[in-house]
Amino acid sequence: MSAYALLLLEDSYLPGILAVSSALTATSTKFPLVLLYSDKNIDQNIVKLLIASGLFAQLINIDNGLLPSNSPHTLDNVLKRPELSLTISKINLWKLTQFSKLVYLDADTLPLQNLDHLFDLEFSSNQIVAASDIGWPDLFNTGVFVLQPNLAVYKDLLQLYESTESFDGADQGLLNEHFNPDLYHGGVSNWIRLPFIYNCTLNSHYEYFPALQRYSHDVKLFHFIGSKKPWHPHAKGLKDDPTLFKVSGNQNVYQLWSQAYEKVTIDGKSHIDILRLSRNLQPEPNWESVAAVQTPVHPQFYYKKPESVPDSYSPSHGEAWKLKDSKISNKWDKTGGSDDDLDAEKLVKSLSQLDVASPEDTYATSHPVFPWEKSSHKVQTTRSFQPQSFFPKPSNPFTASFDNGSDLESYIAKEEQSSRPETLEEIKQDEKLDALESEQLDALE
Ligand SMILES: O=c1ccn([C@@H]2O[C@H](COP(=O)(O)OP(=O)(O)O[C@H]3O[C@H](CO)[C@@H](O)[C@H](O)[C@H]3O)[C@@H](O)[C@H]2O)c(=O)[nH]1
Ligand SMILES: [Mn+2]
Repeated sequence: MSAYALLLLEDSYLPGILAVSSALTATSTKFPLVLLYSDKNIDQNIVKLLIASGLFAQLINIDNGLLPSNSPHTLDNVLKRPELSLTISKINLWKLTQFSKLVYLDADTLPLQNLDHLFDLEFSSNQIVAASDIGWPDLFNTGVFVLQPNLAVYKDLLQLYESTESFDGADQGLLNEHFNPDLYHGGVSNWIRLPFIYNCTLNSHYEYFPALQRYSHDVKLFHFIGSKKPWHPHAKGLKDDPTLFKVSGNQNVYQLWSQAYEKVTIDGKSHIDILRLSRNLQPEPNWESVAAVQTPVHPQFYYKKPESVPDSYSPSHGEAWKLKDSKISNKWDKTGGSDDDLDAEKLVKSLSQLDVASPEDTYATSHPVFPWEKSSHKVQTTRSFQPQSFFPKPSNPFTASFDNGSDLESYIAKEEQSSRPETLEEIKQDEKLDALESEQLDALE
């Protein structure tokens, strides 16, 4: 028997596992799916959900075979992917001798066409079938490969793991070292090369667009390599990004991924529930209990359930990174400033064209404060202080005009009049609300 094999080592890759499984099912595969997972690291509710999904013929717990990186320093500082600390556990695939062949797929892959013919390939158990890595094409990428489980090969891989350091700190370094020994120095390669269309690695810093354009309809599988995955918040924007290449049906790869993911429905759980369960989104607060504890009287006045799901916190950005507010600083402030700052010269020019207050209305200070007041600019000072009246005169261009030109005093009086309660009923209601508000403020203190 042969099967497709997936790997789940940590909760946050759950959306990926579900999307790959859904996409594979959509290719009408005849082969079963098995999932290698870590019972120790995966939430029990997720394990239940995976069983309930009916997507997998078997869930195989590899807790006894978990292998932490044999070069964590390289993983953290050279590959810079500390989250891959357990991926060497992929070598457990060679232990599954109940299967004659396995097609292994990373959780961040998206099969687009049927791949079943990969099981027909002839090769020996000490060989591996895989496509080139985009970053170093003489090495293979370990997100997609075909293998024959074999205990002798497993022992050799384990021995290499225990005796050396993987050159990338993870499984790709170890597997290339084993199947590509002595690369560039005449060593025998046990790597059988698959065309790139079986593992089209996108989402890296380099994409060869002309080829993508030419061969996009032949691509059998996309692989979202790198630390940003299609289930992360950043991908929401990419789905509608008009600059991204359209792959099939006028859709880009992020749209295709979402379609596969959104097809999955398990136990009535929505895809948002799944993002929450896998800790890609914050859990939803219990709004009733929040309201009951803090606002016993009118919770609806103070708490409103958000209409959209908040993005998860991204440590690489500040909390307000999506706000459109522009940063403004003054050019004459010698400690700050940028190209976008107010242009003092231009300001001076436009001020000089204004019909400013007459000299008798103006009480000018004796020394300049603003740049346009400096003698070199030859502009009359426009700041005025009028001790006899608080309100600026209408002749002053900086005077605010209230309610059809009326002055501030009559504007306030009119406002007070219109907001004054008219009936005894309304006055009582106002007093009641005031009392409730101060009661709640007291309770919060
Ligand atoms: O927290 C984790 C991390 C990884 N995985 C599994 O391990 C795979 C590999 O991680 P991934 O983030 O997909 O790595 P890539 O960005 O694809 O990085 C490259 O480098 C890795 C380390 O060598 C290889 O495992 C990959 O196949 C290779 O494409 C995932 O797909 C999952 O199946 C988890 O389940 N949980
Ligand atoms: Mn991957």
